[in-house]
Amino acid sequence: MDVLTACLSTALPAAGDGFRSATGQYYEIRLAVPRPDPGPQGVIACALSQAARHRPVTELTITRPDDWHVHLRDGAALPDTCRDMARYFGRAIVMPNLTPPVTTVADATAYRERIQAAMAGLGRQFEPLMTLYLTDRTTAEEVQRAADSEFVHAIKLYPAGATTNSAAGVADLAGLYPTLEAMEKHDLPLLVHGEVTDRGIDIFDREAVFIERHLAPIVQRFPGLRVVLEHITTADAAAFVGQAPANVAATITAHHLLLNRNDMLVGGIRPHYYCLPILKRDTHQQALLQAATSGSPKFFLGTDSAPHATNAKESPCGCAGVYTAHAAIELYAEAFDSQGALDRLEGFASHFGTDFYGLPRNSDRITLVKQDWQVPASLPLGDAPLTPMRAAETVGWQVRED
Ligand SMILES: NC(=O)N[C@@H](CC(=O)O)C(=O)O
Ligand SMILES: [Zn+2]
Ligand SMILES: [Zn+2]
Repeated sequence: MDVLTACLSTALPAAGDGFRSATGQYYEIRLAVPRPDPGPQGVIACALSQAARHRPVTELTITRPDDWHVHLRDGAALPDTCRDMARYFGRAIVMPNLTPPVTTVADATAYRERIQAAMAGLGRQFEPLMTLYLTDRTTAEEVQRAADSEFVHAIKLYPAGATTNSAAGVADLAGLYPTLEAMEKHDLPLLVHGEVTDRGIDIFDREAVFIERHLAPIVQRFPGLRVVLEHITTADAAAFVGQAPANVAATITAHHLLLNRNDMLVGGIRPHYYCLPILKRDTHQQALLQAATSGSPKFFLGTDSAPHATNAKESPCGCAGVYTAHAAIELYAEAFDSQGALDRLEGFASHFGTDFYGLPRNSDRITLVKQDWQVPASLPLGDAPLTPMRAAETVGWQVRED
């Protein structure tokens, strides 16, 4: 019934078009008859003949995706994180919050070489896109060196104390305005962990307050600066980025699309869902789903896959971070499927981030099939076990291995 209603309420569809039904399913249109002449009779005949042929999407081929926010860590963890990352991602923006952090182009060069060494045996093409960690001492000269380098693509702002390994982050943002000015001049994007750290601000409000106090003034003062608000978690962030000029964008994680704070806290506390910015209430989750599936090029894929050993998460003071790299595009496919918006996944995962960073889109493709598979209860992270998202549970989409 809703198929017919959808057909009749739109202009005559063509083969290859798609639409969402009232129940949220996405239907691809396959015309088996020539497009009839317009007119009420023709529209009804067309709708009826197509209604018999509409079927839910169970297979999806998209341009190879890239991840615009990931933590690969270092040392013994690298072969494991790199293996998961290289399975189907073409490139990834690699976060610099190591201990000690990656603050100079020289640090980024050495880190990139360690990543490439870990990738060497995998037989996959994967390009790490490096970032620097902004500190109160980052100079305009270092910004220039980063802009001149072929592989540093952005500088990351962590307010001091906001998240994992952010102790060396920025304490005085206004003091850094000359550095931001240099970034604007050299067209080097600023990536932002957008949370205030004041003890008096509730953890659930920290993103919204950061936007008001810090992000809005930066965007206003540096109109030419490209800014990515990373891993957004609130309707406030989606609205801010949505109405901002084209140089302001946001990444959205799969876990923030699939979960809200009830998933983390009702019926027992689930430390593996604890991440920063923390999961918010369901209305915010809905706003993120809406932004991600809106087709707006301002919102793109950034997994924020952030591994911590299982014992560091299952602890009296557990670390923040969710590991999703083992199943990232599949989890995003689930989220988009839940909205009947699989037709919007390719833009979000494979086009918009690439375009924002001014890089060429990948030229090859991957195919996802709607098929349950079981995630292992545990994965290795160097010498320690890691508990991945959906551990010992199923994921409903799978990348078809060639
Ligand atoms: N997201 C997280 O909860 N943790 C990240 C840091 C970050 O991206 O803020 C990590 O490095 O573990
Ligand atoms: Zn962060
Ligand atoms: Zn992160």
